[in-house]
Amino acid sequence: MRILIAGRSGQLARELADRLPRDGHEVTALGQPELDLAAPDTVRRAVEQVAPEAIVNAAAYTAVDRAEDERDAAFAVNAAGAGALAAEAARLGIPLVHVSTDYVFDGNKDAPYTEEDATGPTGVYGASKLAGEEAVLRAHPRSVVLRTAWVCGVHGNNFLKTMLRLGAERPKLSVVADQHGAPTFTADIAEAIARMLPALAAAPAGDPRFGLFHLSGAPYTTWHGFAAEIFRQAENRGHKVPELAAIGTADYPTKARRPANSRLDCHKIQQVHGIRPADWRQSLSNSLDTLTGPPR
Ligand SMILES: NC(=O)C1=CN([C@@H]2O[C@H](COP(=O)(O)OP(=O)(O)OC[C@H]3O[C@@H](n4cnc5c(N)ncnc54)[C@H](OP(=O)(O)O)[C@@H]3O)[C@@H](O)[C@H]2O)C=CC1
Ligand SMILES: Cc1cn([C@H]2C[C@H](O)[C@@H](COP(=O)(O)OP(=O)(O)O[C@H]3O[C@@H](C)C(=O)[C@@H](O)[C@H]3O)O2)c(=O)[nH]c1=O
Ligand SMILES: [Mg+2]
Repeated sequence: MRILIAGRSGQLARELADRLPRDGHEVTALGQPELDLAAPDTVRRAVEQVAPEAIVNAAAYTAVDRAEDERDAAFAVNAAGAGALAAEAARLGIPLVHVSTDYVFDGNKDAPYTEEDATGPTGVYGASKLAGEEAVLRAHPRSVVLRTAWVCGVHGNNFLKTMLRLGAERPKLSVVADQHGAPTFTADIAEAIARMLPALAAAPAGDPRFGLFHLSGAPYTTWHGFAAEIFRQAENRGHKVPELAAIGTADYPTKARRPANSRLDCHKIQQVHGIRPADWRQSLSNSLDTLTGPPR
């Protein structure tokens, strides 16, 4: 298939551009200025030029704290931009996979979130992504909205790379231990999307394979638990690692409030698409092999 990826430099966009051609797809990844989600005319022109058979939206405004001060910019990209892309996919009659986030939830539930659960974003980023989900599903019935969480990989910026950098600079790090969720590696998201796309291309509107799906890694942990595993594996690879302290959210003040519970229930995607959550500890190991070399 000819596939258009919205987003070029981002961590998931780059992973998709690596992964999808391996299934024989012809892939075009476009970002600003050729495809600027905040400028709908560029979206239409880019889609017309590429004439794709499927679209994956891996572009977003992802600066969670900055979004608190840049509400309009976040909504232009994450809500209106996502909706504009979905409208183009609808016009061409091609499937769209749109990526969303755990931050659409308030985090007050004491169990993993299912696709049926009420949303309630606590910050502007989450609110803009929720508006994007709604815009996409309204504009185009042949869409998948794939909610994921705590995305990491070898490309771009993410928590894994921040930990490796800060861990090399400082003797001690403090990381929150009261926000629960699961890291999701871009390789595993790209694998899931690669698996879905051919089925989506063949499925009519109304097919259960379209709609809202949750996909994260497994098992659930906390940011502190994730950091501890990062440093355990980094130490096995001969790296100097910092002392790691567990702190509470109150001890790590940020402009935007993060959900205490980011755990996504991933049963639906397993039932409908046959996609299982990947063990993020293995995916972390694979990423570290690339970033820092194999274990000694
Ligand atoms: N990062 C995370 O932890 C999580 C991310 N997600 C979602 O996953 C998806 C992929 O995120 P991720 O790869 O981490 O994001 P990144 O922050 O790594 O990359 C974002 C991408 O979006 C592009 N972008 C930003 N603004 C525009 C615009 N106006 N027009 C076109 N492209 C634009 C950026 O391009 P440029 O570099 O040119 O600005 C970049 O390529 C997003 O939908 C995000 O909301 C979901 C859960 C967790
Ligand atoms: C760097 C650092 C972060 N933290 C905390 C802050 C935060 O609660 C958590 C993770 O830090 P981050 O800066 O990666 O957080 P954040 O940018 O909010 O990550 C989010 O990004 C968006 C795009 C999403 O969609 C979410 O799924 C999620 O991945 O760890 C520490 O406790 N200590 C530290 O030294
Ligand atoms: Mg961040």
